[in-house]
Amino acid sequence: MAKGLSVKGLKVAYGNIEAVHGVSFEVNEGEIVTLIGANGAGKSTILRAVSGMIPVKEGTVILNGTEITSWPSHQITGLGMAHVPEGRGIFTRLTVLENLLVGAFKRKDKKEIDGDLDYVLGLFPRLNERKKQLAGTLSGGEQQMLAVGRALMTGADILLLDEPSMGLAPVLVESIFNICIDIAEAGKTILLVEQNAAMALAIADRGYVLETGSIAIHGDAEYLSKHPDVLNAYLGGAS
Ligand SMILES: Nc1ncnc2c1ncn2[C@@H]1O[C@H](COP(=O)(O)OP(=O)(O)OP(=O)(O)O)[C@@H](O)[C@H]1O
Repeated sequence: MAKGLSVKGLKVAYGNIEAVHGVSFEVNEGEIVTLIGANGAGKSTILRAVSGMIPVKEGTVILNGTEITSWPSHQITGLGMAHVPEGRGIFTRLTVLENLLVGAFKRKDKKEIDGDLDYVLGLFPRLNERKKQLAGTLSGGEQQMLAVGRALMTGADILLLDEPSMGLAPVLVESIFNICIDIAEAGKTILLVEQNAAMALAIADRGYVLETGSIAIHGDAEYLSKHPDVLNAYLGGAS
């Protein structure tokens, strides 16, 4: 059974308006793959449809060899994929620790949960220092770390990250991307949606460029970062 995520001919519509027009891509085990594109290109829509938050109009989604097209989100979580949506979606009135444990609520093996909790708190020392703090009082960057930490606590081996750098100061953007590298080195697979194309391509193995609901260019991150259209449209024309 091939591990990873395989999406074929994905179409997604909001009412009568189709936002994603037959998109295909693969995320192989252990890879960081990035989906880049301008505002409104359909990046978040793809993640939402893949993770069962919104219906798929056409196409297939295969996770670790199982077809999960249009499965509800809660069933997909059990198969090892977690989505960290834009806007983070943390529980503001729960503490940091409680938020992390909510991520693990479906799991039964206490030893494994404790092991992952140690791993997450080691990955994010800021969260470790603030375990008892209410999540709503964390800074934006800390909330983003908490959202990623909670996804890891589900035990997922594939993470869908929607603009983890959004709204963060440059120093925190760098640290969140470094954490993505650490997570991938620990054997996880990451599908990273980003507007910050330069940073995303710097850490990704491969990427797909989305333009108004279709994939315009794809390839190795190095190829994309030198592609003239990518340079002009997403990397400020710099070489
Ligand atoms: N709930 C919704 N109802 C109707 N249309 C929507 C909805 N969500 C998104 N859209 C539309 O679908 C298209 C794709 O939006 P999407 O949020 O997926 O883009 P994106 O690439 O993630 O953009 P951004 O980088 O700005 O987050 C846009 O035209 C958007 O207006």
